[in-house]
Amino acid sequence: MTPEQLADTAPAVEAGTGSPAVSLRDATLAYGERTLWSGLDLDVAPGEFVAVLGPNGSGKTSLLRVLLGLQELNAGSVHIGGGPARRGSDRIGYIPQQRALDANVTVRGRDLVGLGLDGHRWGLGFSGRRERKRRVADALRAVEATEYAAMPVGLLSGGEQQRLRVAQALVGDPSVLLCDEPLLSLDLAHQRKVSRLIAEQARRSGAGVLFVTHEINPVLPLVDRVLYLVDGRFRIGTPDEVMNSGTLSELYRTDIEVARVGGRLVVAGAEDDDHHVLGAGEA
Ligand SMILES: Nc1ncnc2c1ncn2[C@@H]1O[C@H](COP(=O)(O)OP(=O)(O)OP(=O)(O)O)[C@@H](O)[C@H]1O
Repeated sequence: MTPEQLADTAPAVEAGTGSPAVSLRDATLAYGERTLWSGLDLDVAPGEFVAVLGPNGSGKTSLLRVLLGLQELNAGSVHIGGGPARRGSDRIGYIPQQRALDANVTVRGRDLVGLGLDGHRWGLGFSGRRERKRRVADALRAVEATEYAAMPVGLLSGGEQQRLRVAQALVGDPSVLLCDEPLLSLDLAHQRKVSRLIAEQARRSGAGVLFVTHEINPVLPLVDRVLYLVDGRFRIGTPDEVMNSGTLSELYRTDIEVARVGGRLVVAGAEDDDHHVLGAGEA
């Protein structure tokens, strides 16, 4: 690891207490000449909630793509749910970065959520079908989407579609949850609800959570650790260890002020006005 990398490499799982939900060792990802990050060591313990922060283009989505088996590392290793990262694993729940579904998409919300269930596990018999139906209904209820579950998803609002994506990711009871800006286009009440549902999945089922976000405040009370990526450098630690003026100034290589105002974090100085960690009045 180079001195530039400021990672705390202490494993999140104590020896003998089970394997991490996610494990990266000395991981490097580069596109051509551009290295997004290198020497990344990260263990996410079962039940742990890790927020992934960083400016545009710092490689947050690319990290999730590596964990989904969609992108190869240039060096190092990745394990997820105890095995190598591979496409289509049914142990991973994934909430992709939001793109509005086309108005012509006619699949119903209920069926979209059902796609999150592994057909083989429940079988095709009557009891399997009943169990599937029950699980989908529970997931729809959890995100308050029952009311519009029979509508073609293309006709739903951005926030309504997003709640269905959350239900789809949670319905299969995953052991790892990869969330890419899951709170985008949700109103404040649903931001809270969805954040809590994701944290509950971590606590109840022992799912390891990686939660990419530009705004830490809605999830600050739920977060165990933060991975902060800036321009190839990174820092991993508790919110207090990472979200302070000294650490962020070091990461951004410029003066950053971090203040706590009424339980919220206010960050000033990075990326001018459009800094991704927003001010006190936002979110
Ligand atoms: N397949 C690819 N080939 C080449 N460059 C890529 C590829 N995928 C992503 N990149 C580049 O890598 C950088 C990191 O992209 P990534 O989407 O991981 O960033 P991010 O941190 O999620 O950004 P944002 O906050 O804007 O969503 C970007 O500059 C992007 O253009």
